[in-house]
Amino acid sequence: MAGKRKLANNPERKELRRCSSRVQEQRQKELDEKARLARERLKSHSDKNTENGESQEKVEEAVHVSPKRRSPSTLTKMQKGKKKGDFYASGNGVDEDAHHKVRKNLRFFNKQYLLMVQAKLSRPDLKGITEATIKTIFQVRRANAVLYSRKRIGDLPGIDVGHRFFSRAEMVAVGFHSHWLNGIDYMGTDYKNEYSSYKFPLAISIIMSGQYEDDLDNADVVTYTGQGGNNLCGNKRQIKDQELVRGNMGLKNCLDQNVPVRVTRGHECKSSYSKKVYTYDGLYQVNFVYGRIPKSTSEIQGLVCEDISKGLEAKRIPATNRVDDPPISPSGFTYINSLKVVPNVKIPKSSTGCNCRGSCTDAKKCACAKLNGGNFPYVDLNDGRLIEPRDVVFECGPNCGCGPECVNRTSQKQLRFNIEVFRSPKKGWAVRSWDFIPAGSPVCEYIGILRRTDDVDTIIDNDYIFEIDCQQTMQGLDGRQRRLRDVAVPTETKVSESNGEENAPEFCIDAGSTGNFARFINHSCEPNLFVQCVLSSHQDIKLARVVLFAADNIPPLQELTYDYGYTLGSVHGPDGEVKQLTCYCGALHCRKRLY
Ligand SMILES: C[S@@+](CC[C@H](N)C(=O)[O-])C[C@H]1O[C@@H](n2cnc3c(N)ncnc32)[C@H](O)[C@@H]1O
Repeated sequence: MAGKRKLANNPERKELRRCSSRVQEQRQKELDEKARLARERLKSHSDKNTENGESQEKVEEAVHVSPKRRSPSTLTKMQKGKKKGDFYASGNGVDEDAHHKVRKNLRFFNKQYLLMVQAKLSRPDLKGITEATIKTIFQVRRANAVLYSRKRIGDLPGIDVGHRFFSRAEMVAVGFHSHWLNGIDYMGTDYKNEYSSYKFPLAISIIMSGQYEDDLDNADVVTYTGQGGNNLCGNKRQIKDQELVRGNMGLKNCLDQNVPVRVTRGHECKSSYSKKVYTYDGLYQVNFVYGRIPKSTSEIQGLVCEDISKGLEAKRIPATNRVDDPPISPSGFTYINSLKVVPNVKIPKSSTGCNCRGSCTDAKKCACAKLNGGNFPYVDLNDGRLIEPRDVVFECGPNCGCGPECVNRTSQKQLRFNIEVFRSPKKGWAVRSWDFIPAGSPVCEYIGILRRTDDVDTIIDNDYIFEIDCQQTMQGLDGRQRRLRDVAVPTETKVSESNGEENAPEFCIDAGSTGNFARFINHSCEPNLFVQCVLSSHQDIKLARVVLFAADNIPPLQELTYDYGYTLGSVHGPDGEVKQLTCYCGALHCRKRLY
């Protein structure tokens, strides 16, 4: 991995209320109407039962789920032999190892999913994506890679209230909700041994898709229409009676026995990215832990600069400061959005490209795909996602026949996320996104002045120098782990044979006085971005572009970080003494020092 040899604070969560008052009024009217319909339905249902004097059999079940956390005593009383702790994970931020496992599990799923999409589809359409998703779920199950394969009641360790899933498939992969389509997930009698004192089936998780006519989502109370009888292919309206069996019975049993159910809401994320994400709201504690995304600059709190890029990026990049008094804004640098090269660095001539037209799709014919080991490193999904980190990615370049929209130019496209530079209490400036970033998406290239490393050796205090050490990664030098090994680097690619000192990075990117927003991205020992070397116009690995990609699905407002990769003890002061810098990333396995 490339890194800053010389040279996360927890995401800030805020309370939200999402809509403006006018929108809220309108929304409230709709909710009231839904509530009225649900009440009528409940009333007619209970009238019917009273009239007939029979137990509930064929009903359209609308279930009130109260999300208030019940008192421990009630729980203990209700659940003979079960302690209250049995149903709840140890709480936000406590079970960090479990968070780690969840992240690892989702990384595995995402990689399998992207590989599956690539194997199945050259131009993904909805049908193909659905097929790929289902196949990936089977694959993950077959590999016994579902993290919580045994169903459980209540919270799952490592998945906090407010957790955002990018898709339902992710929920299945981690074992949070084991049905890919059904809104209710429940336990059958095969779980009797674990929960012996209960009447089965028992629901464990519901998903509010927001698509059904009687579902009512009032933030602190939700009314959930049971499953079955909907016109699934059409307008989702109720066309048949539902039956009080399986999931519906499971939900009723939970309410009767006071057993918690996980509640997840499907949200359309109203960003330029507009995709559906799923937010786990918890049953007994609905708290909106994700921040409210400002609609205009006037809504941004602590705004100190409307756009640090001064119009150079496709989207404005505001800077905020709610730490200093009086608030300062980022200064002392000039924003640029493409590399500047000093005269004593010579960029090699552009290499010959592929002969494709439009977007490269046929890996057997595309010369650039061949450089990548016979396949494309990206999948044409969500504007291009990198399947996994590689030693080096060969993108299409100036001499290729394909157009600017080609998927194999993913990292060259303009900024696609709404980025904010914000002041953090201990690390100076930091960066986050207002949009959800899917794993494998490019976030930005590290931009600055391309220099010879020898020329910056004399600069003592420059925190913004990034050494291009792709070669070190490829050769596994300095204890670095090699990445994807099955890609033979083509002979045209310049990789020096030598080891050791003489193989130290020859070039670096200096963003001290001029650069893009990447210069504000801080280090974390457990980062959500990774560094990827990319070659697009030539094949000299020592002069590769340095691009930061999302390692995970990154929820809005989580600080963006990568691992600077310093070797401890490698930084010396002017007196020759080893310099140290304390790390404030806040990760469980933090190395405590940057260098
Ligand atoms: C490339 S700059 C990042 C942006 C910087 N925070 C700023 O205000 O411009 C690198 C410097 O940020 C600070 N920094 C980055 N990550 C840090 C961390 N995890 N803990 C402490 N300081 C950090 C250190 O001062 C480091 O030298």
